[in-house]
Amino acid sequence: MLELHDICRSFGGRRVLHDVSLTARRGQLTGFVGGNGAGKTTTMRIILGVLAADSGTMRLDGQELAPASRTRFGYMPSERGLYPKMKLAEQIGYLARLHGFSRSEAAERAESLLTRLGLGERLNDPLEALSLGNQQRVQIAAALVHDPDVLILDEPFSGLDPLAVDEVLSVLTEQAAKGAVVLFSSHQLDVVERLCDDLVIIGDGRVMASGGRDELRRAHGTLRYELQTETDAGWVREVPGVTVDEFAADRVLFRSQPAVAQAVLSQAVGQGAVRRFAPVLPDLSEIFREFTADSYNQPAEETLR
Ligand SMILES: Nc1ncnc2c1ncn2[C@@H]1O[C@H](COP(=O)(O)OP(=O)(O)OP(=O)(O)O)[C@@H](O)[C@H]1O
Repeated sequence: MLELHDICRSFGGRRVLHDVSLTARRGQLTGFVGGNGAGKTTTMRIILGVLAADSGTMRLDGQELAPASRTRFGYMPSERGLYPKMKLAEQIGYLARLHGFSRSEAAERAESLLTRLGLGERLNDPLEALSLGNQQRVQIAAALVHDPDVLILDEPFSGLDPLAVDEVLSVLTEQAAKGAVVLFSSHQLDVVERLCDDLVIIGDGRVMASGGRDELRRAHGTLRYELQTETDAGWVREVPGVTVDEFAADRVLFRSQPAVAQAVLSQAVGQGAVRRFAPVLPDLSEIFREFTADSYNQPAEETLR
């Protein structure tokens, strides 16, 4: 388990991280979400040791994070930095060699990883000949080449098509299943919602909420109720204490206190067959907006892309 406690960091007297605490468990995918400038990259660089924290502590499996434990870290930075003219297999093989693999192991690893990531046909192409999305897959291969124990990825899914998202996801899930910590940042909330077990929401340098995806959905945002009936359900709009968000004759999505929702259900049962009645948890984008509402009012470069 990777733990950060009260990490603070300032640049030129401006504090950009305020007591950031988070936990990323082994075997899980942990999503790190926040608007532009929220502090994700800075936090990740501090985890990697590329940047120092002004204060706070970091632990890996209960032990203070020491430089030696970072040799098994894999990092995909937001600024992609591979060699444009080098062939893919050579490039990833070269990185594997730097991590101590023998020549044949390195070549084998490069080929199998790139093939897993959908680039089996491109092994001998130079990086620069690939589309940006495919170059990104190569970056992911570079982060994974030494079978990392802690994997930190800055926006690994941006610019990937849905098929590539699934391929990358399966590789990351496999790494987590081996017991690795996998922490990645993303602006794509639909992707994060689908992929992550755990989430950390950061806004303006502060952790706003964290925990399991469903736990967060239960604890934040607005609970709605969905009612589907055999007859017209227009009467629901007239019930005191009910706000209807969506209406389509026999289907209503509404907000209310739980007791009012129960009363709606009783009335619906009295009127005819109820086909469906269920609470609908908020989606992640709603929760995210709740926590980052302030950042929408900030200058353009600081808001959600
Ligand atoms: N080297 C630096 N010098 C000065 N300010 C910096 C530096 N690095 C980051 N910052 C500031 O720290 C804040 C957090 O930036 P960071 O890159 O961590 O955000 P982020 O959440 O990764 O954003 P994005 O989603 O846009 O990549 C921003 O206000 C940024 O301008």
